[in-house]
Amino acid sequence: MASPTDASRTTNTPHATDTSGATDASSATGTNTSADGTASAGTAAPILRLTGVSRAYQSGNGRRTALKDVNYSFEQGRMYSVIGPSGSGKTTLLSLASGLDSPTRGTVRFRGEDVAEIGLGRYRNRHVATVFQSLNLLTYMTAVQNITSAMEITGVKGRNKKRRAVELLGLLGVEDEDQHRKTLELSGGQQQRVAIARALACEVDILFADEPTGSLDQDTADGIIEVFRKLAHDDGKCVILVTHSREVADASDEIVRLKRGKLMTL
Ligand SMILES: Nc1ncnc2c1ncn2[C@@H]1O[C@H](COP(=O)(O)OP(=O)(O)OP(=O)(O)O)[C@@H](O)[C@H]1O
Repeated sequence: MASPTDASRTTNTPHATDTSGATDASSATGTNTSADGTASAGTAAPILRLTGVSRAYQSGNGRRTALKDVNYSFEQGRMYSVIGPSGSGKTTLLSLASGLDSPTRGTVRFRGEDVAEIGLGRYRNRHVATVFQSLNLLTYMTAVQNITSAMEITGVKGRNKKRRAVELLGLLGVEDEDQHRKTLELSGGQQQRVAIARALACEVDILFADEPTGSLDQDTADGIIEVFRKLAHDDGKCVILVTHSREVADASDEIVRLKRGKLMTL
């Protein structure tokens, strides 16, 4: 089992041998470089590709580079963990990949199309779901309402949205009575589970989560990681998590390691 500290891209499971496990210095060409440095052609077209992605912020009189020239390809059917020390750029990478922010340089492509061309709002609404540290729940609505309204916004088909919301909340261990309480009244851990259920309900192609197990007890955290793994392996989604948890990293198919804004290579 790979350790979170091994390399920028570390393949973790037998799945990793199915496709190109790789440090993606050459992702612009569609070729991945494996953790041992050998290049190999990927068997699947990436659903998401970052090419030369940098993000700098104005800081006082100068500029601080949070992410520097990152190249990486993410595929469907796989679960990724983005790891690295505090301040290494993990949340920045997630924000750029999920269309919450734009890179200062470089491109983010979804199925080959620049998300700037798709439009960040459209990309976010149609193709990705996010569970970030600020959960962005509508606190005056119940847990169920938060989920059904998100399903409406993302255009999920089917009439029984409420039943699906209840099913997902149950799966994530939110008790019946809590499902119908305003999320303002729920604990931090319960709110986190509602946010995850909302993301799952939206039936998008890519799911991003920043520290999804952060405020959960071990059993609930294990259950949620299992849900994410199934989403990737059974439903073919691309799941990208930021985590400080070794367990979460070990449960993923690939580990993306950042240090001071750069992708780490061997
Ligand atoms: N809006 C901003 N303005 C200025 N600097 C920022 C901004 N957002 C992030 N940074 C800086 O960019 C760097 C990377 O931040 P980021 O939040 O991506 O790190 P992280 O790896 O997610 O950290 P943590 O594990 O502590 O959440 C940090 O030095 C941070 O101070």
